[in-house]
Amino acid sequence: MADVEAAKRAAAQTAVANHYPKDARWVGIGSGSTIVYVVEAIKALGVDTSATRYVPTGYQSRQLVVGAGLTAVEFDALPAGTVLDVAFDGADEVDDDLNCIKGGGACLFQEKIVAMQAKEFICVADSRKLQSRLLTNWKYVPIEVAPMAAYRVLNKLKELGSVDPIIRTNLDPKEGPRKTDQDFFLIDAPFPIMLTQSDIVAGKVSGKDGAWEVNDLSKKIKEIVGVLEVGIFSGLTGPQASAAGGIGGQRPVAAYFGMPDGSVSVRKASS
Ligand SMILES: O=C(CO)[C@H](O)[C@H](O)COP(=O)(O)O
Repeated sequence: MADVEAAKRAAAQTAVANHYPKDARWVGIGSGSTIVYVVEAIKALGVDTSATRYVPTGYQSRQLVVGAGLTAVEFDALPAGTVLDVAFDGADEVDDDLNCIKGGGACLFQEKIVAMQAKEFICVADSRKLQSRLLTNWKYVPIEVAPMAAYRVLNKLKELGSVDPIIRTNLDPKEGPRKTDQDFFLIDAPFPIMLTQSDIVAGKVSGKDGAWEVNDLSKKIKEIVGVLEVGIFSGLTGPQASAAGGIGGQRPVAAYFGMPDGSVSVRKASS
């Protein structure tokens, strides 16, 4: 465990060194255990942060920012038209194309909206998260749903090919469903096969027999009435989205992984 923590810290330090603008004005801060090392690395830079505002992605994230002596500003308090310089966040799994699964820690909606408001979304993780395809080591897609629609969404997910999706409970199931920062529920939906774009090029059919291409699956789940957001971060990267006239994308431009040997492996989005 100590090695994993050291790996997360090394990845965070490299990511911050490479992507944190010294004159940053707006910075998105994700959720989870790895982001703690990102904030630590920002503080260690020793730059003047008095004019910088940090946009948290939930309760834990806000506590982290404030606890570090940084100034938090809520997403819905950002001045109109604000584009974040950069957003950092962890992930549960990252594939060859930098598509991510997120939401293992019950945060995904605010994480996605903050990532998509940033010029650059940077992912920081340890080597366990580094896979060629999603749903290799991490077994399910977290989905945030309106409580009253949870059973309807469960059934629709089964129709899409999810095997035994469940409503996530608290550690003690007697305490009932796990609530998100929006007071919504989470459904954890396993899917047997997550195809890559190269699988599609090779002729595999997305949407058949429980086999889904990442983007297709994300869109199909999002179409289910009752779903607030899906824990698949895919599609455009920030620079692609802004070139297309938007703000930012939900797929990171780069992902940093702390490796067991102490090195840091970087994957960058090719397109
Ligand atoms: O999406 C998230 C929270 O829902 C986290 O970014 C993800 O679960 C990674 O967490 P950690 O850094 O603790 O491994």
